[in-house]
Amino acid sequence: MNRIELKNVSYQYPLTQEFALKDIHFQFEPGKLYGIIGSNGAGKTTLCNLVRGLIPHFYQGELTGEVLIDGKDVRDWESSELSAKIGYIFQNPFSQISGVKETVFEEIALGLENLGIEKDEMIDRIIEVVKLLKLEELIKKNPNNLSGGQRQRVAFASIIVMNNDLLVIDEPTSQLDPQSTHDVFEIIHMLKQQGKTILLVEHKVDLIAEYSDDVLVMQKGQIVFSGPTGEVLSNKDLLNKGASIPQVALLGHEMKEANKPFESVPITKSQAKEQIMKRMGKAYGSN
Ligand SMILES: Nc1ncnc2c1ncn2[C@@H]1O[C@H](COP(=O)(O)OP(=O)(O)OP(=O)(O)O)[C@@H](O)[C@H]1O
Repeated sequence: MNRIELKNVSYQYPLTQEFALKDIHFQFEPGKLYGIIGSNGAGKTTLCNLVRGLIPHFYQGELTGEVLIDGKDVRDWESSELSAKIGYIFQNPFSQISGVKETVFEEIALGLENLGIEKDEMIDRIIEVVKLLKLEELIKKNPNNLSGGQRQRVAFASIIVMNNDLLVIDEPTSQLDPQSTHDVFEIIHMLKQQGKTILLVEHKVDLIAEYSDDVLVMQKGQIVFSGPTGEVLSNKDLLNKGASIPQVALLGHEMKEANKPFESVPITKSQAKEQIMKRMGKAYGSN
């Protein structure tokens, strides 16, 4: 099911005065991709830690309110159950790799081995994921010798092979070049097509505009905006909340101020292109 409900949730890390999360009320629906944005220190990773159960199972501190995962309070789940249920991809592909396996194949097998999956099934699942992520050329390589982009693809493979329905992905491209970033987003898109529920923290707002269903904007531990991606990312007020909006949305607002508005403020290049083509079509008398 993978429904996550946060009711009046506040949290303070141990020995801190400030709330890392404050009065959070939100419901994550199954099968959707949620983009989570906001300035540094806004509470995005803390929200991920909460949904993954690291708060309160690993981090102590003061947690109030209710965190319900599939209707059951996070405090009542065993942390091992949660880590088997929820896949997590780190910001840093270098810390995601175990460092103890000598080939990419063994690295991808690690989680399945820990679950005691039978060898034949394990091999079938690994082959499937290797094909899916086009990792054939890397399979015999040592994971410690891969580039950042290759490591991040292997990290995704290690998670995808576990077949979790809920994935928490925290800034997966912050250390990657543009091509590797594109590859990672194609993988995320594919996971969304498979019906996974995905929470994705990402500073690159153009990519969030392209791929997310809904967006949450965080500031000082609170969710200050949330809703469908088009609605949230076309809102200029985000700029006053330490978040950014896509360049093309800024252009949309500038056009409005110049009395040459788009039909609606675009948030992606393709939306802007469509509207410009339509307008040019009218200007030149075609459809
Ligand atoms: N382990 C910790 N112990 C104490 N305070 C922490 C801890 N981790 C985070 N914080 C504090 O909690 C607040 C929220 O931090 P968090 O890492 O969730 O923000 P973020 O939005 O993910 O930031 P960034 O974009 O920089 O990753 C910050 O004030 C931060 O200093």
